[in-house]
Amino acid sequence: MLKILVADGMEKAAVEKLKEMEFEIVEKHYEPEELMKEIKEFDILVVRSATKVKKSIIDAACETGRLKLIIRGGVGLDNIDVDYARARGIMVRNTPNASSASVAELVIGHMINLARYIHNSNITMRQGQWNKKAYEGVEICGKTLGIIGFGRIGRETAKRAKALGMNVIYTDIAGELKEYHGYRYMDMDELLACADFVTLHVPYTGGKAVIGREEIAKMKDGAYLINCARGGVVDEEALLEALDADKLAGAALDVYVKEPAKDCPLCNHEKVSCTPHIGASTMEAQERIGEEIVEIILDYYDGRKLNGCIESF
Ligand SMILES: NC(=O)c1ccc[n+]([C@@H]2O[C@H](COP(=O)([O-])OP(=O)(O)OC[C@H]3O[C@@H](n4cnc5c(N)ncnc54)[C@H](O)[C@@H]3O)[C@@H](O)[C@H]2O)c1
Ligand SMILES: O=C(O)CC[C@@H](O)C(=O)O
Repeated sequence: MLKILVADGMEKAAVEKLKEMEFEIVEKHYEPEELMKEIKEFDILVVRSATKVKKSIIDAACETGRLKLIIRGGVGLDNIDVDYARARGIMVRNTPNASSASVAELVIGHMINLARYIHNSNITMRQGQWNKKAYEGVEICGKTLGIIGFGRIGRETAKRAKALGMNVIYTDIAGELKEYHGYRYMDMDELLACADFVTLHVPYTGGKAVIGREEIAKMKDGAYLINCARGGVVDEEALLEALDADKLAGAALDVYVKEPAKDCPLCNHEKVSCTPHIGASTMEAQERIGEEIVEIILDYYDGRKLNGCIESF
């Protein structure tokens, strides 16, 4: 019987379905040291973002050779050493399509929050204040949204922003996408100079942040920056400086270099609308992720070829 470790939680119906099929499921989060010991007994590992599947974990799994499949319930694979796993004969899969709409909706929510001081109003009204005059905002209709990374989530965000009357421009390392004529392609510098709101939808691949000091300097004075992609794609120190210096009017963050982000200066900044990495945390997205995970496991169980393919990277 296949033994599956669900390390960071999974939607209940999906767990039940697998149990009914008589897979042995262990739902437990292990800290790295413990995981190195426990992983040897499992055939499949299912994670979200909390468990880091680095070289040491993969090496430990290879001592028994039982682990054959790692599934990331979600998109970003930055918490898994994918190349190393594959080199050691372990397949890695993710669920790339399940959460695009949820993340895009969160981006729109953050954008309206920033434009209308909703995040500040929530805090100050609970403190008994009535800051009507201070909270004169801006409309997002007619403003320009610059999207960096025009993949699944970037395009879902574009559709929603367009429906709200925004002008949408985008940039992507893959260049101009031929099938997206409704939106204007620009190079990064042009986009930064034109956009009132800039949102990032790129993977984190290590190295230099996509938005650092230099890039912020190229942005419009009083623009807003939104990061619902990964902490490392924005230089947090540079962002804090830009907010303090009034270069940027505000920022929205769902992701952080260090998570969980507690007592971080950015989260405590009055110009920041923040959420605790909840881009994919909707009932619908989690249901779809659960369904995709079950399908991947059944494909594996049926012995169909997975060829280690990663659909987004
Ligand atoms: N907040 C959340 O909960 C949450 C949920 C899902 C995904 N994400 C993050 O969002 C990222 C994007 O997801 P997706 O499904 O849209 O991925 P995707 O692969 O469909 O799209 C990413 C796009 O970014 C482009 N790109 C890569 N590096 C770039 C760069 N430096 N500059 C410009 N373009 C670049 C790629 O060419 C691609 O078109 C994921 O990698 C993940 O880290 C976050
Ligand atoms: O696992 C999560 O909750 C976040 C997932 C998200 O960041 C992703 O990359 O899919």
